[in-house]
Amino acid sequence: MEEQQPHTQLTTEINTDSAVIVGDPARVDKATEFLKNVQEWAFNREYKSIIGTYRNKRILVMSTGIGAPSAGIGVEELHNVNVKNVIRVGSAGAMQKGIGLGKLIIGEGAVRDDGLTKKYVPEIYPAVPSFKLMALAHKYAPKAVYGIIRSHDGFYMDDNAEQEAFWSEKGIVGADMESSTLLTIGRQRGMETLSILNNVVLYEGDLTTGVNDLVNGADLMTRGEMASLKLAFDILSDQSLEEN
Ligand SMILES: O=P(O)(O)O[C@H]1O[C@H](CO)[C@@H](O)[C@H]1O
Ligand SMILES: O=c1cc[nH]c(=O)[nH]1
Repeated sequence: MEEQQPHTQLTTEINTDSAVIVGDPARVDKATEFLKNVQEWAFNREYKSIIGTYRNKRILVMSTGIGAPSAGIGVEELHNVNVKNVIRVGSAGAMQKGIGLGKLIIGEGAVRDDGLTKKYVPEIYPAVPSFKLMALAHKYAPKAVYGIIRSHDGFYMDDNAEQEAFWSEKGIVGADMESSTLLTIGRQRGMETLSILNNVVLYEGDLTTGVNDLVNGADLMTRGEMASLKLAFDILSDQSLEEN
């Protein structure tokens, strides 16, 4: 009998090559709005998982919690149960003026300002998404904001504002905490990866207000969250991915 993966409790019985990962376990429940034949799989620690079908494609949705270590464990355990295509659907803070709330930000690459991925490969190794998934993102969401994002490990360091100003000046479009982990570890494991982020904080806006508005279901944030989930399902169910 196959043992369950120790943190996610997944096994190869999930029987799918495609997954959406989110930070917040509550987002897993929101994803059910788009899926048929939803089966609850597991909920252990921060890893809540369900399986459903979208346009007849079987897709796993799983939360990873906040930050690189828990996301990294999630990605490794997805790899261990034969998942090949993984899209992160997360929330972000904008790093440029003019990116509105609920706008989708799609990472063309990620600054690896996390502590975990340097334990895998030196920091000069790039965190880049899959070309195939990126091409499909452009097909379904041509008006999203495309650019380099930055994944970081926290909000409350004394030099946080200076760090954000530095990276904004370098042209970074958005910030989250897990994308660099997915792109770096996923690439090391031969997976196809992409990160789609819903902007919940305007550049130089108030983090507390933005993240609380997401929690409380403010309209623009909720619309962005649902749009980002739908986009991930559209991409993962695209027929072109079956033809390879
Ligand atoms: O909404 P999620 O997917 O959790 O993403 C973002 O939100 C959390 C911080 O508020 C971090 O996990 C960050 O990456
Ligand atoms: O400003 C923000 C909001 C969500 N997630 C981040 O990483 N930054």
